[in-house]
Amino acid sequence: MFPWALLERKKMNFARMALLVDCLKRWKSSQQWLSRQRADHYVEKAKMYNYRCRSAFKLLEINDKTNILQPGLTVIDLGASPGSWTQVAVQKTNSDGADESKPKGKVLSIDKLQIFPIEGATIMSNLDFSTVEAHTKVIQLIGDSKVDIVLSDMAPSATGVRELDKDRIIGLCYMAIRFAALVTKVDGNLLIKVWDGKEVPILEMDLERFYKSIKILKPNASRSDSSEKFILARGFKGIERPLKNGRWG
Ligand SMILES: C[S@@+](CC[C@H](N)C(=O)[O-])C[C@H]1O[C@@H](n2cnc3c(N)ncnc32)[C@H](O)[C@@H]1O
Repeated sequence: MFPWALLERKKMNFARMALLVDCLKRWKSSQQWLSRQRADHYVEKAKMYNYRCRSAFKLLEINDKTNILQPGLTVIDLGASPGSWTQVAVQKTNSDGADESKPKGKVLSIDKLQIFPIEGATIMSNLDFSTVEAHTKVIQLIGDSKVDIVLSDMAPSATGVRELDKDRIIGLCYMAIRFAALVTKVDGNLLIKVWDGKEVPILEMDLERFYKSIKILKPNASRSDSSEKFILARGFKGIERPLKNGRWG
């Protein structure tokens, strides 16, 4: 087989060997990913229902239990690429297109990667949400009106160093929380993705200062071997002191 044939070469130096080992690891994990995808019925279901990826079913399941997406609501979707949460948000905030008399919702989607257009959503592609530029652009777009719900499925690209990756997703969570505090209506909601770890209870405690109720959710569509969980914070209390540059105090 191709990688082992390369191993036979006698004059391979250490750097080449390291490169080869790295390639092998990547090849093995891509094979595992492919076979997992093939065995995953949510992947098939996503194709069947024309969703861009299986993540759609996580949001659909959360929404079935909590009813957070309703016709007429304004939604911000952070980390939206390829766009399946946006597709669900557009459907649900426009009553699945079934009832024309119901108010139309607004969905604004952001990702540092490309998001191909989705009818009914305002798309902001190639925009890194950790930059001031991104926050300014979104705030300009929503104007004086506030939003009903902020969704964040943002996740950093995994480095393979578990603790580092967890720290990075927690960083993204706090960024989403700070931003949500700026743009959410009183009584609005926030749904964020986390990777389970010792920081999660602290995150929950911080959220309790700003929201009336906090719930941890693990939808069936979220792989059982993944540490991914979602925190739903409901009933934004508002902030008495205005934020300065997105920071408290
Ligand atoms: C799990 S995917 C989101 C899937 C999406 N919810 C869907 O249903 O199609 C996580 C996304 O977070 C995005 N992301 C991570 N860090 C980001 C950042 N700083 N700014 C914007 N997007 C970011 C990644 O580019 C990636 O597309």
